[in-house]
Amino acid sequence: MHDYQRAFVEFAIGHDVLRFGSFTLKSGRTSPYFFNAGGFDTGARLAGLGRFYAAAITERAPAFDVLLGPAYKGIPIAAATAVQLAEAHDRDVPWSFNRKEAKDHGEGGVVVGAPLRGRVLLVDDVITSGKAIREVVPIVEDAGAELAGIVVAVDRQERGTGELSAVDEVRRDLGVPVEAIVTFDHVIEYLEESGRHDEHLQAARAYRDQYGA
Ligand SMILES: O=P(O)(O)OC[C@H]1O[C@H](OP(=O)(O)OP(=O)(O)O)[C@H](O)[C@@H]1O
Ligand SMILES: O=C(O)c1cc(=O)[nH]c(=O)[nH]1
Repeated sequence: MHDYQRAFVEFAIGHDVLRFGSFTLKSGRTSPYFFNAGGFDTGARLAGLGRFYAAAITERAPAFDVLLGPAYKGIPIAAATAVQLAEAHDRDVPWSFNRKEAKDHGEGGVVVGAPLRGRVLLVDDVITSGKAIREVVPIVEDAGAELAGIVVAVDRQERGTGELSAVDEVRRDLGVPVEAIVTFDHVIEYLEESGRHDEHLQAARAYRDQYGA
C-alpha cells in the first residue's frame, strides 16, 4: 500500500465516511463496511476528497476532454476534482453531471454543465457490481462522445457475474481503464496494520472470502 492510499483510508475513517458495521448494499448484499461519500460534508472535507481524485487522475488516468460525475454522489466528486485539477495541477478541465430524470423545460436534457464531447472521464465513489457505472455509458454515447476511463475512490473487489471482479468485467466489457484510489484489500491491510479494529477485520476477511473476486 502506498502512503497516499493509507492517508486516504485514514481520511475516510476519520470523517466517518468509511464505516464498519452491517450495511445493505444496492446489490442486496449485507456488507460489514460502507463508504458513504456523502459524509465529506464540509467545504474542507470535500476539498480534501477532490485533492485525492485530482492526484490519482494526474498520475493514472488516460487523456480526456471532459470530466463527468454521475448523479448523485458523483456530482460533488466531479466538481471538487475539477476545482483541484485547476488549483493544484494547472488543468482547467470542463466538467458536467447528469440528471437522473430528464428535464423538459429550460435548458432540458440530462446533462448539466460542459457538453460531452471527445473523451469523457467518469468519476464516481464506489464500484460494487458495476451497475451504476454501466448505466452512465449510454449518456456518453448518446452525446456522440467516447468513454476514456473511470476513476473511483473504492474498488470493492467483489465478484461480478462470473469469477472476475466487477471492475475487471467493466474493464473487459467497456474496454477502458478503471482506476481506484484504494481497493478493499487496502482497507483490510489498513485494519491489519492499525491493530485497533480486530472485530472489523474478522468480518471484513469473512466478507472477502464470501464475495471477493
Ligand atoms: O457498482 P454498483 O453495484 O452499481 O454500486 C455502487 C454504486 O451504488 C451507489 O450509487 P447509487 O446508485 O445508490 O446512487 P447515488 O449516487 O444516487 O447514491 C454508489 O454511489 C455507487 O455509485
Ligand atoms: O454497493 C453499494 O451500494 C455501495 C457500497 C458502498 O461502499 N458505498 C456506497 O455508497 N454504495
